[in-house]
Amino acid sequence: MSTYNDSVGEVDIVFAGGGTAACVAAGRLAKANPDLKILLVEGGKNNFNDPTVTNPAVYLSHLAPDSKTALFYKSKQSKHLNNREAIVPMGGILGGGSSINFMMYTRAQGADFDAWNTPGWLETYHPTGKDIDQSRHGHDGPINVGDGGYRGKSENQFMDTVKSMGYKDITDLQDLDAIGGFSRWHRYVGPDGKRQDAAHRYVHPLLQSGDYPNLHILTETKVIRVLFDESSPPKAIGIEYKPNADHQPELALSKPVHKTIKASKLVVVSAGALGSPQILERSGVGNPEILKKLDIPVVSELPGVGEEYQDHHLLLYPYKTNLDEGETLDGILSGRKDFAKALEAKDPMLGWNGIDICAKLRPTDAEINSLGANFQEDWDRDFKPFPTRPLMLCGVVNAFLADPSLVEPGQYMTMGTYTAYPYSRGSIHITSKEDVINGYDFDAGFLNHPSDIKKQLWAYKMSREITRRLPYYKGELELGHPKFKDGSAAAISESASAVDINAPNIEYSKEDDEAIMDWVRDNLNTTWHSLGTCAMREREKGGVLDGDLNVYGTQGLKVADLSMVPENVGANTNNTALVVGEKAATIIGRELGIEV
Ligand SMILES: Cc1cc2nc3c(=O)[nH]c(=O)nc-3n(C[C@H](O)[C@H](O)[C@H](O)COP(=O)(O)OP(=O)(O)OC[C@H]3O[C@@H](n4cnc5c(N)ncnc54)[C@H](O)[C@@H]3O)c2cc1C
Repeated sequence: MSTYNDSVGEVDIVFAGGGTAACVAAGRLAKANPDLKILLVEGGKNNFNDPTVTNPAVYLSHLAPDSKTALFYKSKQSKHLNNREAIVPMGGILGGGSSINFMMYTRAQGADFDAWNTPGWLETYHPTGKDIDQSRHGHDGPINVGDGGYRGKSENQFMDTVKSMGYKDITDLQDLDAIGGFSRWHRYVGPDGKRQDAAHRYVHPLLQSGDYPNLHILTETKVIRVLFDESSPPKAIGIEYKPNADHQPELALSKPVHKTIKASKLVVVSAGALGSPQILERSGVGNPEILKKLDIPVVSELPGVGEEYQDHHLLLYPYKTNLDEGETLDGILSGRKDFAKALEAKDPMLGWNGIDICAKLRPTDAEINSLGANFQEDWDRDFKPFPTRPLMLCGVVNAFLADPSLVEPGQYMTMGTYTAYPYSRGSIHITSKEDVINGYDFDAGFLNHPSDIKKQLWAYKMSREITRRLPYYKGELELGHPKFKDGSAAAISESASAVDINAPNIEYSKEDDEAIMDWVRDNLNTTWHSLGTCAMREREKGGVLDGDLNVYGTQGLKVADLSMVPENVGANTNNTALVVGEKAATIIGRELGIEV
């Protein structure tokens, strides 16, 4: 039994949202105790054996404008983005972000978990050792991290170049401490070249085996709210839900039916950092001012719900290369290489995401100084005392990452630079108590702190210096770079070849810096790393959750996803979501007397 229907009746635990963290926690708990009846309710479709999910090379298809596997959260216009409205996509399918993401394996720094400052969330993450130390990584969990059997050869040339420039060649950048250099990037791809999403690794094996009739999924269904009883404090007793109109329009058109499911032990809200605060608010948990406007009775007064939204801020700079066709993903992304035929031929390239190099970087003292007194003050307070905190992360993608019709057929690369710990903050709040698709007001907050744009200024110059030294560099794509004034020494070279390793760096005038920052405002976007909107923190400091992920002022209600993150992590976030799922399973297991 897997798909929930009315005959299943009451369950023990219901997860509202079936993304990365939820699949981990639900799978772990269902396996640990087959008597525990668990239901995952997911807004999107089932991802089981979907070739666009399982084959890494076509990950970008999920971000197409008509995609039904991503949720596109629209932020309001912002002067910090030259009046643009940022769009923040998140997973909208079973497995959540882990089903559609770029599969890059990056761990938070050990110091990031220290900064959470919550007993029980620190000690697990402090292994010791040096170089590739086995004790720094788990080896027997369900998620494989590897190469999937395909890497581009250009990574060797890239690493040789950065080493010649003085950067560290770091064998294991994900050892919780490493920083200050580049590394060969591993991914959530198994030895068979298949994606390691949380649903395929934690949930489907149980459902397919037939041995776990206690685990149920209900997909294409939106959780509207959590239901409470009259206890004091109010106890969560289940959820109210309806068909997702984006997936089940015929039902929705014939007046959507609201239904309820009872949960006797626990409700876990796990709809992601932009979904969970909305469910809480529709349930009466949040800022009373917001709830009263919508006639929602207040269950627990928690003004922190939906606040402190954070992401990492990403810029993507495209370059021309003289790499051959097997060295970039452009063939597949442009359709020149037919996906169906490649699938039939079991082309090993389908197990590749085109991203072989990553970095965690800090500027030199002189570079920090050049970014101005205010930036220096922020650096001295928040980075200088924490030597393992990167200022920026960097990913090198062997492909042109936007609409392929914008460029000549060819082989491209893209330098991605993203902020590790942005100062900017945003928020998301509901504007309707029933509209589960568009009933929200979202401010991503991108660049609303002045130091965040300075980080991008440094990152552009740094990444450009590296790229123009790569042996396979063939010039810059003007459409993806700042618009420098005619005659500027920093002008874009559409057609060029690599400069000498020791060539002088490009000199930028004040006007050039302005052109870069204007470009950043015009183009900066999400890194798809939303978090922080229901933070695990003291209640009087705006916290929503205690250290066991309980929602303050309620009983039987937890949040388990990246909404809980109290301080950002200097890493791509899927790994932290897996950690949150594992930790949630341990906490719930302990409370129910189950060994997980
Ligand atoms: C395009 C993209 C690329 C990324 N690339 C990487 C990468 O390469 N490496 C990396 O480490 N991280 C990456 N990430 C980030 C990572 O995948 C996420 O941080 C992670 O998935 C977050 O996990 P979560 O459990 O907090 O929420 P999610 O995985 O987002 O899960 C939330 C789930 O809740 C569902 N939901 C929402 N509202 C409701 C509702 N009302 N009712 C029912 N269900 C609901 C959603 O459909 C979704 O499935 C990427 C993310 C995206 C979107």
